[in-house]
Amino acid sequence: MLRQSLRRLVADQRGTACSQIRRGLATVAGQRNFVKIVEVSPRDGLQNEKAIVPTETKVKLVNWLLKAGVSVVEAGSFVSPKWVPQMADTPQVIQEMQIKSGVSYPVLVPNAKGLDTLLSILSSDSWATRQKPTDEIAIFTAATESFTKANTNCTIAESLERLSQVTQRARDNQLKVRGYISVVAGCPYEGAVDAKRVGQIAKELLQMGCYEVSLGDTVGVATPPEMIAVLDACVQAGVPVDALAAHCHDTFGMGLANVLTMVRAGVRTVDSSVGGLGGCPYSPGATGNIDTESVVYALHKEGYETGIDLSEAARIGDWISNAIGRLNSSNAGRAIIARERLQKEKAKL
Ligand SMILES: CC(C)(COP(=O)([O-])OP(=O)([O-])OC[C@H]1O[C@@H](n2cnc3c(N)ncnc32)[C@H](O)[C@@H]1OP(=O)([O-])[O-])[C@@H](O)C(=O)NCCC(=O)NCCSC(=O)C[C@@](C)(O)CC(=O)[O-]
Repeated sequence: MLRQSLRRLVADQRGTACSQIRRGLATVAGQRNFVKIVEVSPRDGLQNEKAIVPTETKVKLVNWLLKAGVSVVEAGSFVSPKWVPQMADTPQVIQEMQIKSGVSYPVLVPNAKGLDTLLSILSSDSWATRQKPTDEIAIFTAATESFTKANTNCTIAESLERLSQVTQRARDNQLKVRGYISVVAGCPYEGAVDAKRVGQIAKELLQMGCYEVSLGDTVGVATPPEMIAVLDACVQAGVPVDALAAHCHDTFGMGLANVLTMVRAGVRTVDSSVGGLGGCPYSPGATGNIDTESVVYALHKEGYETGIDLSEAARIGDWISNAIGRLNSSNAGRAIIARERLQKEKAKL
């Protein structure tokens, strides 16, 4: 039933249902059932908070996420503190957080200056006898000129040129590079976005050396058919489904539907944030990322594995929401916390 409706959904997209997406559908019940969760709360989740979150809270967040079984934690960003003051302490965070073998800790890098700062930290003698805090950066561009200008003060072409140099140097220094494209299905300044343009940019990011491209519905306006159209355009441009990730914000409550649709279509990497924290400073009105708790709950129910302890994720989401004075916006998280409280009360009787 599910597979039938997905097939219909994909086929509806301009009649261009592609073989890679169909292959993704064929795996729904089976073999490739591990979905990698990229936990973005320490960066995307916190970057938009007006009050500066103490460094120790950020470090505790990363460390607790490790205990929950997360294998990729976006630890912060090396962007201009004039643009995003909340991320100014990323150098401290990555030097104080626990480093667990097998876990990746990508950090956002927008330009040569950000990479210089990261490389100087990584070249410190203090790592001579222990594992370096990260072996991965994330670079970012966008599918519209207005958003690229607002977010990184340049045109798309200039941003790709700049990022190509950053990528080359990062790889020369044994750093893996993940790419982001923002506003793939709707822009706060320009409205509708051409999916083909997203496909071309995704291809350019792969060609410059990114191992993965995360498709960002930054504004949280996309619906499942629109995300499938973006996926389809990327595949048509020559980008394998395996190299794509879904990064969905939940502004219109479509985040989980979008993520599940992308996973059912073959995508195996999903970005999410405990407590549904998040928002982009240059996407007015956009709310947080889709919450990790709902994503993990739904994926586990559908038979996928994530390696994440759902109860632990719910506790972290609840704690960090309280710690920064926000309501916990994860429905699944709140439900799990309430259930656990009830069980504890029952046990006392
Ligand atoms: C790209 C720039 C730097 C251009 O900004 P600019 O103003 O054009 O840069 P500039 O080169 O003219 O430098 C201006 C000042 O910033 C400093 N500077 C310059 N670069 C750095 C750096 N790396 N680290 C520290 N300082 C830096 C530089 O030294 C200078 O300082 P001054 O001389 O005036 O004292 C700026 O636009 C920027 O930092 N943008 C980042 C904005 C950002 O972080 N946005 C959120 C992340 S993206 C996102 O959330 C979307 C995503 C990824 O989640 C996916 C999705 O949901 O869509």
